[in-house]
Amino acid sequence: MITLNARPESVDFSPERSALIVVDMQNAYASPGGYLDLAGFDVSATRPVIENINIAVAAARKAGMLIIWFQNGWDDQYVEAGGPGSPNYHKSNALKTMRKRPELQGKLLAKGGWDYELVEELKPQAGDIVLPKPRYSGFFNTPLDSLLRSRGIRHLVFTGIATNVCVESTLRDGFFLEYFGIVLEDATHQAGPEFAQQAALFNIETFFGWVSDVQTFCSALAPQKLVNIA
Ligand SMILES: NC(=O)N/C=C\C(=O)O
Repeated sequence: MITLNARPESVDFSPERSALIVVDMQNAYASPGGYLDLAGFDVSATRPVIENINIAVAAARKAGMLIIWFQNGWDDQYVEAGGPGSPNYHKSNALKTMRKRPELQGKLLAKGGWDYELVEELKPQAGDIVLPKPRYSGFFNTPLDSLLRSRGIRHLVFTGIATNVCVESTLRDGFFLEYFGIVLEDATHQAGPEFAQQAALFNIETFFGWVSDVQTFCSALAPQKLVNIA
């Protein structure tokens, strides 16, 4: 067992029974010219998040943790997005942006397109799991729960974008399914103003899970050996 310093208190977890979850690190959410940017959200601070995710993924992989990469989106005809009978049709800012700007139709969050792809700096490796998801929560209409249960996984370490939407939704659903959720705050970014990040972290730390950071996570996985200097 490893002890991770976190808020509001430290968490003990076994790397073999834990997964690092990378939520939706697609051009849509992290690149200029992607969906969030086109819909008017600020993506100018996402580069450090990408770097921190790469560091956390490398440390987790080395420690034997399962790595799961989510990709949010739908088929290029948006059948999976739901029609007017779905709240998603009315609330998705990607779908709303495309209705306002028909020249973007078929481009935002559509499987097979640049917007849907993971950012080029993040590369899943053999043994990782890449999971498409059609709604904000990674537990909804995906095999996530059975993939985790069949491996005896109990702790989920979250990174990705957006903290206040898909990260928080997935962590909350995981809480209801008895998973322990931990967010590495400097490997996440919000969709919306900075207070949305702070509110999501407050909710998680107070009600649903724990909050730590990448350096603390890496140090917990690979503690420095104390050397006696004569
Ligand atoms: N990945 C996310 O958190 N997505 C947030 C908003 C959206 O997909 O419209």
